[in-house]
Amino acid sequence: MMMNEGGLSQRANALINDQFLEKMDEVFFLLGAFYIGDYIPWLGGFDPQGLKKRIDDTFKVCDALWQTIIDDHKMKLEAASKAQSEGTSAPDTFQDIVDVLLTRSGDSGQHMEDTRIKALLHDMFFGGTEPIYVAIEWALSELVLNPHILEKAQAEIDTVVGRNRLVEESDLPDLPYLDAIVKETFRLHPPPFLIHLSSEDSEIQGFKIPTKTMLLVNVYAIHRDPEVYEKPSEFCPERFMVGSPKDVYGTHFDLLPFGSGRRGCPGKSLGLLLVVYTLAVFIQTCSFRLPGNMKPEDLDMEERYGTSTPRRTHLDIVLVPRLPKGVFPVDSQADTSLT
Ligand code: HEM
Repeated sequence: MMMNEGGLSQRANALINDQFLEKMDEVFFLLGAFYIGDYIPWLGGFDPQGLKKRIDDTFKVCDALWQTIIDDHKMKLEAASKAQSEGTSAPDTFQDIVDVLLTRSGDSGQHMEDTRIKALLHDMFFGGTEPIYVAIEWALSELVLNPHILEKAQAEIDTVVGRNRLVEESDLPDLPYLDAIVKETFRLHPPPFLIHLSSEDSEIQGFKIPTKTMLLVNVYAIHRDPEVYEKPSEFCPERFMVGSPKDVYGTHFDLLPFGSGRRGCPGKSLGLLLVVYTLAVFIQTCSFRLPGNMKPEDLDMEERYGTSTPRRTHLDIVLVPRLPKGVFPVDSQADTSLT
């Protein structure tokens, strides 16, 4: 079995390149698509929009990829165990998450079934990729439109980190303005809805909610409520620098990019760290500008509707390196276009 550097076999790579990448956008579209059966249940059975077929087709592609990854890991584990018992190789101490899920047994003493591992891979992959790049792309868009905010963030990083080394994870707690930029990005461009099912009959502010009612929490509207946020459509990180610091984990139900409480995002710490750190590196190492003669008002800031709100069109900006040669591991000091 031939593996590439990322540990994927040729079979898995072929699946990704030939089918999976194409289906990724489809997954996010389908997760947030308007489905008529939610409103007129008897129509759902006829699938008039053809959504069920699209879900089935997409599911087959994802399922085939997850199964291939699991099978590859099983083959690798078997080969390693055989080589060890024959004394032809030392034990391989590196284990990725699939190795761990395949080899560890739970409290019941049983190994996890493939179906459950596939469900976990699916959740982690789709939950843990799109919202991160969406947040970073929106933050860069807001910064390119607001150069005074970018300059202030660069001044903060220059003061705390300097220009002779790259920003590190341990610097992040000392960068409150960067933290405010990320909060403001999540406020204006959050996953628009939290979708939950009521587990028992309840009543909220006079509204009776029967068991198993699907509830949509309109995060988008909460984040733009003028009673909570002054001038809510303006990108203004300063609003998070005054008064008591707002928490990004929805503790007070006014900033909810990761939901809140028990059913909130389980990957929130990792997700937040990846967004803040990636942005810190961009801000420290580059200035950004719009390509050619493009004016700020020409930049498309429309959103695409779904379970998250990505940009309608990908961002196209020019990155201008700003650190001395050799600090950032890229040789060229020429402007670089990022799309
Ligand atoms: C910027 C990054 C991220 C954002 C904005 C985000 C946002 C969210 C939101 C809003 C929810 C729904 C919460 C609710 O309904 O109350 C959610 C659920 C979830 N997220 Fe994240 N997420 C991010 C990163 C991640 C990462 C890195 C992972 C995994 C590695 C992850 C895995 C999941 C999973 C598995 C769920 C479903 C949880 C459940 O149904 O109980 N997310 N996320």
